[in-house]
Amino acid sequence: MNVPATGVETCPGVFVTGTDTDVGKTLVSAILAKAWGADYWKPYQTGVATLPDDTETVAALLGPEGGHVLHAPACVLQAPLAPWAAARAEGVTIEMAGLRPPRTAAPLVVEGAGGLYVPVDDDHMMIDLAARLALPVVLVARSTLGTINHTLLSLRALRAQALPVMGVVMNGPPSPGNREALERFGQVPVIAEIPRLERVDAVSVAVAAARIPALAVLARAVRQAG
Ligand SMILES: Nc1ncnc2c1ncn2[C@@H]1O[C@H](COP(=O)(O)OP(=O)(O)OP(=O)(O)O)[C@@H](O)[C@H]1O
Ligand SMILES: C[C@H](N)[C@H](N)CCCCCC(=O)O
Ligand SMILES: [Mg+2]
Repeated sequence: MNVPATGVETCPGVFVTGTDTDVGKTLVSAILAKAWGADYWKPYQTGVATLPDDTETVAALLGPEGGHVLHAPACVLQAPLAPWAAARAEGVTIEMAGLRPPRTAAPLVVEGAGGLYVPVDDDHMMIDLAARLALPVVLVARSTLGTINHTLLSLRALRAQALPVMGVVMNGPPSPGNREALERFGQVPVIAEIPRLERVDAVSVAVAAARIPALAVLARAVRQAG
């Protein structure tokens, strides 16, 4: 583990965020973990009363091979809300200041909840978690109409805090025009495009992980990051 300027021990890996909730962060996290032989951690999991738990989903998408470790969330909340709101609904308090990443032998894929400005506790949002962990950020964006505005706003927020951005993953039907706009106006590489998958399962995740050449190129950078 390294101790970056934030004073929080961290480890090699990436922080996966998105332009929104439901944008494909969990699927992309599974693909990245598969491509990089990485572990997975979702520190703040909300919505378990009604929605699938992301850690269980990733476990199923990675399958039994590969030796990936799925680290338990620091905080699991029932309501399908931002962590700050879900915690309040349960009468519990979250304090991001006490959060410590798990010790890992492999690189770690950390998945946020919702997008960057989702409140976690009274004083912190998801973007503050990215800063605290000091991991390069992978931003998952929809490929379709509307993504330019959401993605450029998210990139601006990251850059305003001088957070390192590894790149954008576009999720959904390929859109060369949107890709060009994101790369040009966001000054960011699109590191992967994930098409609409007919089935989201361990086979399609393994195929996607093997088919994206940029992910193999980034594997070394991921092991050194953090
Ligand atoms: N490329 C795709 N092809 C088919 N289905 C997809 C694709 N991307 C995402 N989905 C489906 O869309 C839903 C939302 O995706 P996902 O759970 O990855 O979003 P998320 O950003 O992780 O949401 P949250 O903010 O709740 O963590 C899931 O049912 C997932 O299987
Ligand atoms: C429950 C859901 N699937 C996510 N994990 C939490 C999303 C919080 C989004 C809050 C918001 O941006 O309005
Ligand atoms: Mg998710």
